[in-house]
Amino acid sequence: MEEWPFEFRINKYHFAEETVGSSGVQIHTDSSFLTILQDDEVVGGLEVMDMSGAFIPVDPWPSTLVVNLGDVGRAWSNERLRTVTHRVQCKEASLRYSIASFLLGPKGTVEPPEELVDATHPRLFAPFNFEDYRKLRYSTKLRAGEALDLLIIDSSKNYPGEK
Ligand SMILES: O=C(O)CCC(=O)C(=O)O
Ligand SMILES: [Fe+2]
Repeated sequence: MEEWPFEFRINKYHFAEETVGSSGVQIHTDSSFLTILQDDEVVGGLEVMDMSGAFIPVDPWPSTLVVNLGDVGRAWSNERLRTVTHRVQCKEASLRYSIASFLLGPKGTVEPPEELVDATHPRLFAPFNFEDYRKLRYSTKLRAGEALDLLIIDSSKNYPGEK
């Protein structure tokens, strides 16, 4: 992973009385391989979706980092690893900050290493390039991992890079 690009973002939320109850960040998965988040240590708001589709608050926990997997991690691992769908809700009228480091993934083609593909775990996704995938997310407005579902291999088709 040494050569893999990183992206760094500071989020600042101007939460006010009139925004309480609304979304600071819409429901999404991260497009990255892995995200390391230094979340606000005082003001809550981050929520993750559980298996039943319910949102669970991730309450502030000083001196900890939140680590979550993104779409590239799901594809690279041939879905052995899962993404987490999340959002940020405005809970109180207060400035809120978070600092996210996104490990984006391999520079060239995103595809699983050989060890993660076998007869019981056939290749699930067509190989793709990270920038193309990001464009696909923007153009389709599918921000919660559904864009990756568009790359699920249809065994009746051939894909570039496939053996
Ligand atoms: O601010 C947060 O707690 C999360 C931000 C987030 O999900 C993101 O930047 O992708
Ligand atoms: Fe996120």
